[in-house]
Amino acid sequence: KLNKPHQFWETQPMPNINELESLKPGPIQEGILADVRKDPYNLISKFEWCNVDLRNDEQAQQVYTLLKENYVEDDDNMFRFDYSIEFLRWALLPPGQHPDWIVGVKVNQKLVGFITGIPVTLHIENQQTKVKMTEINFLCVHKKIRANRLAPVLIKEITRRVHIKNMWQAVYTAGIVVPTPISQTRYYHRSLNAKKLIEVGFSSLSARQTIARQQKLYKLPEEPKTQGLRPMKKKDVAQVTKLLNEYLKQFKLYFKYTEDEVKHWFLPRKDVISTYVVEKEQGVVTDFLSFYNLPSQVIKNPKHTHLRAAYSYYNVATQTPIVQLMYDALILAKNEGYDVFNALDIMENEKFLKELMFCPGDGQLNYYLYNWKLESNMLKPEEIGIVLV
Ligand SMILES: CN(C)Cc1n[nH]c2ccc(-c3ccc(F)cc3OCCn3ccnc3)cc12
Repeated sequence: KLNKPHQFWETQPMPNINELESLKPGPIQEGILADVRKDPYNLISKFEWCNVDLRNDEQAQQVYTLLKENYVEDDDNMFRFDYSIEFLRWALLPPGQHPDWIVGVKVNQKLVGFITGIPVTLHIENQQTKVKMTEINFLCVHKKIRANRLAPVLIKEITRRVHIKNMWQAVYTAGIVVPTPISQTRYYHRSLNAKKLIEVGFSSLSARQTIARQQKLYKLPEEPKTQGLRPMKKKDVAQVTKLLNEYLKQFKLYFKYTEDEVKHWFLPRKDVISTYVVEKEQGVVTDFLSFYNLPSQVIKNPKHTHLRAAYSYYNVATQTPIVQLMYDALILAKNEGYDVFNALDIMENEKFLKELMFCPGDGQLNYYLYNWKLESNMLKPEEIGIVLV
């Protein structure tokens, strides 16, 4: 019976506890193209597969509504992610994307299940090892049809669609722990709008604290400190690409970006991605910061429907101290109207979290590699150089 915990994951090529020592680094299972099923997995009757075209407004709206009502909530079920349509187009339509990797399940033309993949080349543990694979995201099953074992079928179907393109690995993250995380990172929050965070129940006041006291504690200057800080423009793409690729080499997991990919992932898009560069000397970009917009719906609150959250994306500080660069990120995010600034303890983030008064969140974000045994069983958060939205 498939309802023992992790029964599905025990059938997948993921290292289990007692194999951590015996498996040699690299692919766990050899991929054989000839063995890949040519037809989609069977679905229970009335359920149908579909490739979702996110460029089509109606189909994008269906994805938006499914996620808004049924996707990830915090541990206390007070907040639920509310990814916008423009955000989903940014996250899922990068250069080289495959239309059959945006997978939906419909019942009577209504979207009830979803899972996505985008192509990435992941550099693993050293400069030489780079693997073309898929980045999996947005696994979602409508609340009303859970326990139909639809999630394992969605996972198997997108795995088949990846295998058929002769790719055999995947990278993904999740708040839950299933076999077997390669890293367990933690998220931190920095208050920008103390009053709102208390009103929505995100923060709470202890006996001696008042709202006014909190507002004073987290108050920020009107303007950023770093001279030459400005929004990124097209003309910066070449320099940002070089800065980013050079910077990421220090980590054990990272992507290598082409200029086209930097254009896609970093050029500012209103209410989706904000990127600012530091150009002190004419024409020379020395640092950049970036954060993305992911609001959470406040599930039951008389006064507020949404929590506006900015999430730290990639930040490269070569001339400006990282603490100062991120202090400016807080100021910029506050001025863009965000209530809170979130960051994981990956990359160099530990260097600024405490000093800039971030508070630890109540959960963790686990990183996973499908069908790959690392040399080291687990990676420390500071060895992770990839951000998944
Ligand atoms: C990454 N991507 C795959 C989405 C995703 N899935 N599962 C998750 C679990 C935690 C985080 C997360 C990551 C960074 C962060 F600062 C706060 C987070 O969650 C707070 C709790 N929460 C959930 C909904 N509203 C608030 C993201 C995710």
